[in-house]
Amino acid sequence: MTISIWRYSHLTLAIFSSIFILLAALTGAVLAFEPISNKLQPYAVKNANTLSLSKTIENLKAEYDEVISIETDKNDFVVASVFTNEGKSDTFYINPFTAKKIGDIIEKAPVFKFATNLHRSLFLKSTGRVIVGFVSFLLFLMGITGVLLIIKRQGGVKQFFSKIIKEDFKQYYHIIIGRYTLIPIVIVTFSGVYLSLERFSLIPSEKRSHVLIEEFGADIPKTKIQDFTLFKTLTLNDIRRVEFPFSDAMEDHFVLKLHDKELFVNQYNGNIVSEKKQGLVALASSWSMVLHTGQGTIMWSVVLLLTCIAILFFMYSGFAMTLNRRNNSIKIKNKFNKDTAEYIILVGSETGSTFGFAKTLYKALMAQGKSVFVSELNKYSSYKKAEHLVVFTSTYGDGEAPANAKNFKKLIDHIPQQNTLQYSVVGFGSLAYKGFCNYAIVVDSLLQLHQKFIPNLSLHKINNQSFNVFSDWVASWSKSKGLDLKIEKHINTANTENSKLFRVVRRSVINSDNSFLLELEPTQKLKFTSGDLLSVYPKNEQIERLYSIGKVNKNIVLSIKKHLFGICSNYFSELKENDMVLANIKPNKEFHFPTSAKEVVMISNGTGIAPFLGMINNKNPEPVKSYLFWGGRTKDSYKMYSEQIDKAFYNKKLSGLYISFSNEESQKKYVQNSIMEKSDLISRVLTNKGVIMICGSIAMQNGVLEILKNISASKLNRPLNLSQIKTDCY
Ligand SMILES: Cc1cc2nc3c(=O)[nH]c(=O)nc-3n(C[C@H](O)[C@H](O)[C@H](O)COP(=O)(O)O)c2cc1C
Repeated sequence: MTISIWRYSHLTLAIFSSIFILLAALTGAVLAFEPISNKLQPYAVKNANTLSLSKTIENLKAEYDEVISIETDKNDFVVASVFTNEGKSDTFYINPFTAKKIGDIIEKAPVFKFATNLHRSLFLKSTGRVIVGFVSFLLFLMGITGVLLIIKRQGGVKQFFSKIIKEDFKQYYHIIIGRYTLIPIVIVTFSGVYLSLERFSLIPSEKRSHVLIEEFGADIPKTKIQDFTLFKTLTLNDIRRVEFPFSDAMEDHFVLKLHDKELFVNQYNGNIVSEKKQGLVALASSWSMVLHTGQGTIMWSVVLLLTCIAILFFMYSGFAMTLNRRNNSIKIKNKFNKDTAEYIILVGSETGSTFGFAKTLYKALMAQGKSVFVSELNKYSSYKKAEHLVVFTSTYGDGEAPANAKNFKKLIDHIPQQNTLQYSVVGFGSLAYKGFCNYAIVVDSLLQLHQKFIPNLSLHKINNQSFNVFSDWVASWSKSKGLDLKIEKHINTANTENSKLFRVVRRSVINSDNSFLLELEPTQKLKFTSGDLLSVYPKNEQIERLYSIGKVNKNIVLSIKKHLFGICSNYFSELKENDMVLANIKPNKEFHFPTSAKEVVMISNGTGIAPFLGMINNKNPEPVKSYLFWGGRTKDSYKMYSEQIDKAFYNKKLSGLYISFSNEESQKKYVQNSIMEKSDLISRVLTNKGVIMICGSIAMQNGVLEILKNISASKLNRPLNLSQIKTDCY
């Protein structure tokens, strides 16, 4: 079965039942406080459950005129119904050791009465109860389809609890919270359904009756109640309720309700007259009540409260994710069809974000007057006029096809193609997964094997939906097609409303690599750290530029390369001391200096060193050994960083520095070569649970990852553990 079946059933159930679930979850959250507040009342008497029934009765008889019943309730409070010496009938909590009254019976607060009515029947009496029961059943099914969805997305049951990458807040917590609240949700909803069925007598009743054990004998000598053997052996812990005989008649008896049975006890000699064992149905009813309401346990009530809050969060995040997916995927209104378009864009996407990139390319091509048709990989077909094919696809599960691409492999084999098309595949994935862009690799090889497809550009992989890497690909692809495409960013469009002002403290001279350092001081108190990102919108531009921040002396240090036509880098390169810059800080937790690792290796090339300039001078809580690898073109490239690096050495913050120059006469070496030379250091750090951070160009990152994989395989005999790697590359 495909993932979309589970998604659609999960969604259909959610839409249908949403308002009722909202009410049930809100009132459920309120009601979870009732057992907690009851349990916190001071009527529990220490060790009361160890007191024998006979002693309790003896105490009560000494204190009151007549005893009608004794009960231990769900909160373990002891309740007695008596006639007082003044002849008044009363029911209250007692201390069983003294039989004295310690409090009046708790009355249900109006807020709980209101919430209970709304929760049980929506104030609609029987109709409401039917609706609530049905919705509870739907929520139960949603819990089940939700698990199946997680299993499918994660690529199997074994991966159910495996790491999830936090790309989107809503999606991430929908899954994470889902994993842990699933069992309580199933329990709450199942018990809710059970209670509703019971209310409408739809649970088959058990025909259990009392089994006679001893006949009532005539003229039995009367034994004192406190001397009954049975009453001496039973403690209050065993008792749910004891009803005293109504009269002295021999046929009247004690009724003892224990946890698993009911006993009739002869009032003259204390012998058991008959017993009725509790059946499964009664047991299920009492458990359903406890599990659904949390009666008598603070811990379970807290779980129920958290479950209700989680359900409310699921409603918000589930609908928000659906809207996102729809916004991304539906809005492409093709002006051409598959047989009239010259450019075909096929998309493989699970949650819709890859469609956003397809839409960007679609718009850019249409703006140039090209005929374009966008569709899904699962709708692969023959294309009469097409000459160019672009495939954008994500990877899901454990390196598998996303939902709308699962049939592509079959289709490409069976559908004949008349024209020969030039193709290019772009993979959207995440380096945090073992098979980075695995499915894009599969699609690329399927096209390679097909006679009617000729490669145009080699497979391009994009980590974490990096728009910068995507625009690089668009630039090379459009060049290869002789086009001059202008793309607009479809995500994070200009949001300058919350921008902050930063004062330029210093801008270094531009070195032979066209790079320079820029130091900015926030004009207001801001929380940020090295590894966070500075987001800037250059004048009249909608596209955000992101720069990795090094935090040095509470200021922001950026390392920038000036590009010939780079609007932002040119703008920065012209800034002078005391100029003001409008920008935003974006937290980038994934690339913060690790807090618990004992050894950290920082690898960078070019301007990628910026966050590390801050990190090597950080005050780290733990003594941690840091090593810095950096690759640049010439010795001159290094000069502008030397002040910060020397300082770190002087303060013993840096334990090793490995620099390589790719364009020096005396040395032609890349950062990858230095890492290879220091493979012992790298394998030691990997073994000691250290962390390796990489910042700089994607090409460098790919090269470095290959070497790290080789080191891990050859020296440690295991695949590289990607959870030890942090990257921020562009
Ligand atoms: C549960 C899950 C599994 C994933 N598995 C992989 C994987 O095996 N390989 C990979 O490169 N990316 C993997 N990714 C990352 C996605 O492919 C990436 O976020 C992509 O941009 C999502 O695009 P989409 O929203 O269009 O599906 C996974 C993401 C999630 C949430």
